[in-house]
Amino acid sequence: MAPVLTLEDVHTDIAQYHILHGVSLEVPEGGVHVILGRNGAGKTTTLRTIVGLWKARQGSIRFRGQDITRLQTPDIARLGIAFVPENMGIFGGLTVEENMRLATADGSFDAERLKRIHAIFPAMAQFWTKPAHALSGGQKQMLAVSRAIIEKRDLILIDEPTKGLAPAIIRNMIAAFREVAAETTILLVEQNFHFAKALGQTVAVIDDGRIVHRGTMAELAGDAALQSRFLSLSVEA
Ligand SMILES: Nc1ncnc2c1ncn2[C@@H]1O[C@H](COP(=O)(O)OP(=O)(O)OP(=O)(O)O)[C@@H](O)[C@H]1O
Repeated sequence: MAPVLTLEDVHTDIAQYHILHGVSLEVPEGGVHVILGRNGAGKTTTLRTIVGLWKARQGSIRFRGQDITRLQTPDIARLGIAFVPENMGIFGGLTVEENMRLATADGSFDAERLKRIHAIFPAMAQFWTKPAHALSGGQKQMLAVSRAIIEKRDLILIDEPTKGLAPAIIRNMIAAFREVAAETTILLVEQNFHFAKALGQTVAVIDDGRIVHRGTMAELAGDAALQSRFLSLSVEA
């Protein structure tokens, strides 16, 4: 099957700094695909370049065969790509419902879809009328993902959802992310190898703005030598 997203030799500059040095990546359709790498390796820059928040200076990004390299971020979003940034982009002073409503195309909910989201993330129903700042760190992350899937998406980019969360919360998130991945494709940036391993079908390891390893997660998970070679680059291996 053709990949849903393809990056070919992508170079990105931030101000005068050359950050991505020719990133090539294929994201297969369906399931969870992971980018691992240490702090500052270029994970966030890769996601931001995909959604047009940074512009690739060189190389190409194709989504379902369409060249999106030079499109503006809102046009990329309209094609069906959602981005959950590390800071989650939620409004603490607004209720969960209001946060969700702002994420819809026209302010209205599809009842079936909302029911499904409440089933995947029960805390969203429980806190529906409460301000988002009342949510725990893990629940805020759930809200951020719920917002991303309030409209049906083809691809969701999620930046380090486990950052700062307790292991018990992270374990709960695994099942919820599997449910989300059953209907869409997730490109996940992580430093937590246990979480990545539980969810990922494929993995790319990035270091210093370059992809240094690509393969299946099963291969990396089952190969101690590969892990010590590549995951020493990642802080929570
Ligand atoms: N706004 C910016 N201005 C200057 N340099 C930046 C900026 N944003 C990122 N960088 C640099 O780009 C490099 C890659 O950063 P990036 O955020 O993509 O890394 P990351 O792998 O996501 O790491 P982290 O886990 O810390 O988020 C780092 O060296 C970082 O210092």
